[in-house]
Amino acid sequence: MAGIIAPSILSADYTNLERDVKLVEEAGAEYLHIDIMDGSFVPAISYGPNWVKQLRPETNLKLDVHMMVVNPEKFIDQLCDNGADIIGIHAESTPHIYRALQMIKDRGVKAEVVINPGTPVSAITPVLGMVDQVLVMTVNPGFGGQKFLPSTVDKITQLDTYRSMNDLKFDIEVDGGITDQTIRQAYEAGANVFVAGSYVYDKKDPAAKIARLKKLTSSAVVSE
Ligand SMILES: O=C(CO)[C@@H](O)[C@H](O)COP(=O)(O)O
Ligand SMILES: [Fe+2]
Repeated sequence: MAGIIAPSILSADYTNLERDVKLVEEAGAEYLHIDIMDGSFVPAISYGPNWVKQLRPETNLKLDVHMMVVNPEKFIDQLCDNGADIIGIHAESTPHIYRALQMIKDRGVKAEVVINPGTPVSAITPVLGMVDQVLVMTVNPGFGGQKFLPSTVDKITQLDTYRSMNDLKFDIEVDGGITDQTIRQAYEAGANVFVAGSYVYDKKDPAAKIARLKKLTSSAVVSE
């Protein structure tokens, strides 16, 4: 099965958001990645939970919300009410990651734990048995258009090994610098959900870019 592609609207044209969302939906993406940034946990400010509410009726894509905020617990109920399908919380953003993930699960929404490039897998092993998805940041969070950090690939391998040794089922998502040049490294290490912002939305033909990422994450491709 080909990888799940999650275009990040951080790089979309906000004045034509409905068009940019429909475009990736028709091109075969499964998730829509929504980066919520507060200017404190990360340097930039993007948009808030209301964007999830506004986007919900506009698309059938699963809304994959990446929280880059301090005190993420404050927004969990609102995000669930607004129609988020997956909520990702950074392990570095709260002293109570277990509680935050449990709050999400209690609302029947998929819970994801996220780690920065500088955070080891060992920091999240205590919660790996309870999550639906793990997000390995392949850049330092805060901006689109950065370069993929190859040093993060080893963490995908570690998670893949931990998952099979413990008979767990969580998905492994990667986010940051994903292009046709970098996606195979993450795929081969065990990732199956791929966020792509600038590669999909910059320049032209987002649909062709999604088709290319899909092809590169299909086991049929042996070399590229
Ligand atoms: O979470 C983030 C950035 O912090 C991302 O989701 C970006 O939106 C990815 O953008 P590209 O690196 O693909 O341009
Ligand atoms: Fe993200």
